[in-house]
Amino acid sequence: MIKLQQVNKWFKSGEDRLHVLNDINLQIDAGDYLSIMGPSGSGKSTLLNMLGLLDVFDSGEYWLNDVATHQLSEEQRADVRGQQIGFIFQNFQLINRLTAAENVALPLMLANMDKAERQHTVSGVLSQVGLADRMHHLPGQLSGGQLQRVAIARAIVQQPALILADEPTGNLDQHAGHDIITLLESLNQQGQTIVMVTHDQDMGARAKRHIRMVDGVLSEE
Ligand SMILES: Nc1ncnc2c1ncn2[C@@H]1O[C@H](COP(=O)(O)OP(=O)(O)OP(=O)(O)O)[C@@H](O)[C@H]1O
Repeated sequence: MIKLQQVNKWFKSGEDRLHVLNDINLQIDAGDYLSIMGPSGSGKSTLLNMLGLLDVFDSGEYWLNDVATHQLSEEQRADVRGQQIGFIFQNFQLINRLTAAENVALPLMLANMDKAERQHTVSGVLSQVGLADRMHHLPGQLSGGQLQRVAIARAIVQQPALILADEPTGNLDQHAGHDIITLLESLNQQGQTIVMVTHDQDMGARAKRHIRMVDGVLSEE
């Protein structure tokens, strides 16, 4: 499903160049569940942003479902991103003046789904994440764990091939964090492919594959 071949990326840091992704080779199959762990500044978020086609690299190849994404234009990358990738962030990134249902509906509106189908889809996915009774609440009326469930519902509403999660439990207490990981596990059991960056050893250990990044170099445990 995903193949990274000899991917390199450098950032400019004053006069120096920082080798932030160093000859990365990685294959991810459909249905995999990977955690990426490693010290601060080792390149984990850069790798995730690259997998999410939010950022580009300087050399190498990135194949996503047989598409050579390294050969795509910015606009084509945005299309692939919208169709195939769902993102979950530490700080949820919901729109505060929209209800839970409206937040989840946004990607479907952008994809021009008609209203009746949209409402049906949104209520189905919010039920799936355990929020059937919170659909019309605003983010300010929800707990951290509930906010992350809304964000997960938004990420999966278009049934993306790949979910990328950057510290999805970073802003949650331990109980809410465990609930979110349990939800991600159940999505994975239903076939969803997930790549998650985390600092939390316990959460990371629950993934099926364990990737470690140190100074831009990837290894698998
Ligand atoms: N846009 C940028 N320009 C220059 N340097 C950058 C840029 N983005 C990140 N870096 C540097 O690249 C390195 C890797 O950053 P990255 O955010 O990928 O690390 P990380 O492993 O996710 O860290 P953390 O665990 O603290 O989030 C860091 O040294 C960072 O300072």
